[in-house]
Parts: sequence; C-alpha cells; structure tokens
Amino acid sequence: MTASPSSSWLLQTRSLAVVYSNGYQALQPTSLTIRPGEFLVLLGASGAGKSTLLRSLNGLVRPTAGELLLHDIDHPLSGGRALREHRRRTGMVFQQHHLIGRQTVLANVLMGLLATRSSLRSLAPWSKDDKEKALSALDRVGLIDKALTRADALSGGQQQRVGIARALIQQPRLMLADEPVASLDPHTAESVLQLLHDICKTDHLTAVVSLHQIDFAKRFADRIVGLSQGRVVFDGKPAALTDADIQRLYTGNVSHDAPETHLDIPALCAA
Ligand SMILES: Nc1ncnc2c1ncn2[C@@H]1O[C@H](COP(=O)(O)OP(=O)(O)OP(=O)(O)O)[C@@H](O)[C@H]1O
Repeated sequence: MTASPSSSWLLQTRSLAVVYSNGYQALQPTSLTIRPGEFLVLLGASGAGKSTLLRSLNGLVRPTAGELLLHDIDHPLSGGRALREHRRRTGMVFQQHHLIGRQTVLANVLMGLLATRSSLRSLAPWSKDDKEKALSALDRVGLIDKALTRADALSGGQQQRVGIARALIQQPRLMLADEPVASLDPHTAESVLQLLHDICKTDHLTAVVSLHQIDFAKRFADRIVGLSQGRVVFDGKPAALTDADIQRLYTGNVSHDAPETHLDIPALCAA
C-alpha cells in the first residue's frame, strides 16, 4: 500500500515482529506510524529490543511477521530494487562507528556514497564532485580540518561525527542511529547528540535513535517509544514520560501483579 507523496507519515510498521533463528521473539507485533521530520527516541533496558526494532526498519534484521510500509516505496523489505532504494535513502549511525581506521577521514565519508551506487560504478575512482560532497559533510560536523587525518587518530566523539558525515553524504531522508553515543563520555555524548539532532531538524530528516540516557531522550526527542521485553509500553511526548513509566521500562515490570522493584530514578536520569 502506498500513500500520496504529501503523506503525513513517512513509514509505518504494521504488526512487525522478529523471531530470531534460535526461536527467541525479540520483537512482539509492533505497529507504529512515524511522521516526516520526527526525532523519535527508542528507550528501554538492555535486551528490550531497541536494536531489533531499529534494524528491522531497513531490513538489517529481517522481520518474521508483519509489514513495513513507506509512503512512496511499495514493499520496501521485499528485496531487489525496492530495498536498495529504501537503504539508499536511509543513513545508519552505529555505536562503534564502523570506520576503517587506517583510511583517512575523507575516504571514510566517501564510503557512504557506496550505498547510493551500483557495484559497477563503485569501482570507479571518486570524482571531484564526490570529494566536494564529502568535504561539505565534514564541514557540517565540524571536522573539515581533519579530512586527511587517519580515522584511528581521532577521538571517539570525532569518530562518531565522521560516522554522521558518512551517513549525511547519502542525502538520506531517514536516519537510524543505534546507540550513537553509548561509548562516549557524558559531555561528548551530549555534543554529538545535539549535532545529530540539529542536522536532522535543519534537513527535515526523520530520525529513529536508540538511547540509554533518559535525560537525553527527554531533551532531544519529539517522541519517545519505550520498549520492554520486545513490546511497546510507552509511546508519547517526553513530557508525558513519568517516573512510573521509567520504572516499567527498566524493570520489565509490565504486569500490575508483579512485585515492584524500586529504582533510583533521579540517578538513572542523570546517568
Ligand atoms: N541474532 C540474534 N539471535 C538471537 N537473539 C538475539 C539476536 N540479536 C539479539 N537477540 C536477543 O534479542 C533481544 C533484544 O536484543 P536487542 O539487541 O534488540 O536489544 P536492545 O534493547 O537493543 O539491547 P541493548 O541496549 O543491550 O543493545 C535480546 O534478548 C538479545 O539477546
């Protein structure tokens, strides 16, 4: 099913579910509608299913049931041209950056263009235009002066900025960021997340970002989707997230009959 180009939604999951090959159901049937330009943060304890949901949005994890709908591409996860087109327009930012350490920063950013090219074209050398695009992406993340530095000579925060530039060069409309600041110190994490947020807002990109830091989620998200044991247990604006919701998210305590576990919520928020 396809909606009109002026659609008020970019993507929808309809009862999307994932059972891994060992039989574990990491994502229960999940239906979400994600609007263009929305900065959506996925929260939940370790193992709640955040990465599984996020990666199923571009087929890095294959859903075993349900559907993913895009407003302008039919059956985006069906493979072939539809999946290629969906991935071409989807930037990914990973916790561990996945940079090639011995290559320059510029070369790493150019790698982002591979997602947009046929395998034949990707054998050709980078053009002047390609390099200008890469430098422009580096400029946006404040690293143009590091273009010719080896990637492994950068700090963790700088490497993550390169990861953002590599995603940006694809000119995506959807950004999927899987715990993009989990391995950074709190100050660097905040500046990298602020940058990602600002770029998404300026370019009107839709973002789905998994995070562990509740305070960042509250500050940056337009909408928080909270997962517990593969199920959505919260979906709303940051201001609507209560201490009880947080408790439920981080204890997996979805049953009202289950014994309560008390968490130090202020400490969690500040972590
Ligand atoms: N390839 C796999 N095969 C089997 N089980 C898996 C696989 N990948 C993840 N899981 C399991 O699925 C559940 C959800 O994992 P997922 O990585 O989506 O959680 P998460 O919320 O992103 O966790 P974290 O915050 O620790 O990254 C976990 O119990 C995990 O062990």
